[in-house]
Amino acid sequence: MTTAPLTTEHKPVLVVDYGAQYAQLIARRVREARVYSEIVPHTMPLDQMLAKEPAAIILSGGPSSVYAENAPGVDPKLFDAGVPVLGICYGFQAMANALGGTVAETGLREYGRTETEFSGGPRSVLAGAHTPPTVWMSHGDSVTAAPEGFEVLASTAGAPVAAIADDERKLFGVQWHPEVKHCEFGQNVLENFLYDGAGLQAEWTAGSIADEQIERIRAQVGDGKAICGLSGGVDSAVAAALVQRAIGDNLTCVFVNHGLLREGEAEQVEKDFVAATGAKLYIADERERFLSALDGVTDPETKRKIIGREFIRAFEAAEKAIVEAEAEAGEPVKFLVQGTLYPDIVESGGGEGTANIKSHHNVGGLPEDLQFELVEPLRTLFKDEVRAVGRELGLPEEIVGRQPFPGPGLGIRIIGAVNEERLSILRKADAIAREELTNAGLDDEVWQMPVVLLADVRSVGVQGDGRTYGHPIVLRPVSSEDAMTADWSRLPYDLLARISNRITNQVDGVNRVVLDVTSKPPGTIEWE
Ligand SMILES: Nc1ncnc2c1ncn2[C@@H]1O[C@H](COP(=O)(O)OP(=O)(O)OP(=O)(O)O)[C@@H](O)[C@H]1O
Ligand SMILES: O=c1[nH]c(=O)c2[nH+]cn([C@@H]3O[C@H](COP(=O)(O)O)[C@@H](O)[C@H]3O)c2[nH]1
Ligand SMILES: NC(=O)CC[C@H](N)C(=O)O
Ligand SMILES: [Mg+2]
Repeated sequence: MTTAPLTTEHKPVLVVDYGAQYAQLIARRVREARVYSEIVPHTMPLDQMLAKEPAAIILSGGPSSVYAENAPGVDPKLFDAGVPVLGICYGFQAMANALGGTVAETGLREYGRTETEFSGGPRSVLAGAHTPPTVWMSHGDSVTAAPEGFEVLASTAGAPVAAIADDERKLFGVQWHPEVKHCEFGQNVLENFLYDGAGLQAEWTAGSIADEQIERIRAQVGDGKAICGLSGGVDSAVAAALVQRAIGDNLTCVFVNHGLLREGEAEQVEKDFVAATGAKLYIADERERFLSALDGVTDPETKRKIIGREFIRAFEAAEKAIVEAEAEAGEPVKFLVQGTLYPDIVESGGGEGTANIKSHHNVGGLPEDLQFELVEPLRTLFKDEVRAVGRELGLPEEIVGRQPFPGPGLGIRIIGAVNEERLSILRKADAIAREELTNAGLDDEVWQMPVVLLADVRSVGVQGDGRTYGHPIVLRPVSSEDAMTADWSRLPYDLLARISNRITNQVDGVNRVVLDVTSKPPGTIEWE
């Protein structure tokens, strides 16, 4: 079920991942050009790629060297398939190599900002560049001779063949990384490729996504009944709003209080979402179910799997109650709507060829014996796209602008076993941190700020002239575009001081507050 195809009418631009740090970014930049894109692993056979009817293909960068043993290659038949191709960095080298050009380790490495020179004038994928762009490089190998039929568009001190084009066959390559934000003219190179090279239109807009998904939901659900896991977060609110548009009253939203919520969360769902949409809401008090299932469990993946399973058990119980409560004790509910996003799938290893970083409760954490058919209208989208769809549907800013909060909640922010006492400590610390962040007016600048309790760590403190032996609280404020990569937020020191002060004064059991200054990668946003 987690390998169900991504669902959209748009023919994808496939980003073939050669192990790049930036494959995700390339896909995002293509979508910023309002063209639909998907990432596929380089191990996918060519006929499978072509079966996806790609509108164009972008070969990503990667750590390998084309002349190394077992270097990932590219099937030369790709270049005869009539699909426009853009090679980037390693992808460019692999393409040049496959088509009879030469690639060598020249000893001239280039990392970071690099000046280019035009070798003919600003044309093809460089059309519109007034001056040769200062680009962003990261390579040790270079294409030393372009394959036959290609024109060299640009060169740099370390890369004699830095950009090539065969406009006739619609094959293009750049040694640099146009997807990186500080690469001058980068987005233009991608758009030149997409619009002029591949002849695509900028059609992937929030409005078109919403219309298309509403149609799809109607086709999938018909006049059947659905329940939607509603968390108060952005994704499920947008998913629910789409489904409500599609099937109206046949949708009931189910909010599960699993006991791992933050202060005030349950109340907020009723207040904001129901007020904005008028949707039917069923509140399931399942605190006992989750806390007893989690009793004594410390391993993060085990916690996630348990929470994923109990969510489904809670939805099943809710479904029974909802059906029984109906006047004519109607038919059972067949569909379960979830606000699953593309990054949830990629990170859970459900994307094709990607590693399992952590099992998101709604993807890798689902039990085998799931009785519902899933409806996941946001499976192909990144968070900022979901927000745009939400705005398109007229959801209020309090919902679409909200910071994400993971479904497993405080359960994965207590490092160690989860119990009532620890939850109560964390809830208090979290409420203080959130309140101070809001008062400082920084909610919009910070993507989210997990507050983590190191429940199995204790340190010595001195409070009220006495010795304490308490737990540390970790603040993890991050900035991000899509949660796939993140940087730690440089919060003002006086704000950090206020949070630290209040937490250590007001939360019993905590005598130390620390700041997590790790980007993602290498750290993930949540600690478990
Ligand atoms: N407490 C809950 N009750 C019911 N469903 C939930 C709950 N928490 C999470 N879910 C379901 O799991 C999905 C994934 O959770 P996730 O936290 O990624 O999304 P979200 O809460 O909708 O949005 P956000 O990322 O902004 O928090 C939700 O879209 C929702 O369908
Ligand atoms: O609904 C969710 N279920 C989960 O199991 C889950 N795990 C992480 N997250 C959220 O996903 C984003 C990326 O988090 P990580 O860097 O920790 O993987 C961050 O926004 C996290 O809060 C989850 N959301
Ligand atoms: N970033 C990349 O794609 C690097 C490609 C190749 N490994 C090189 O060093 O040239
Ligand atoms: Mg959430």
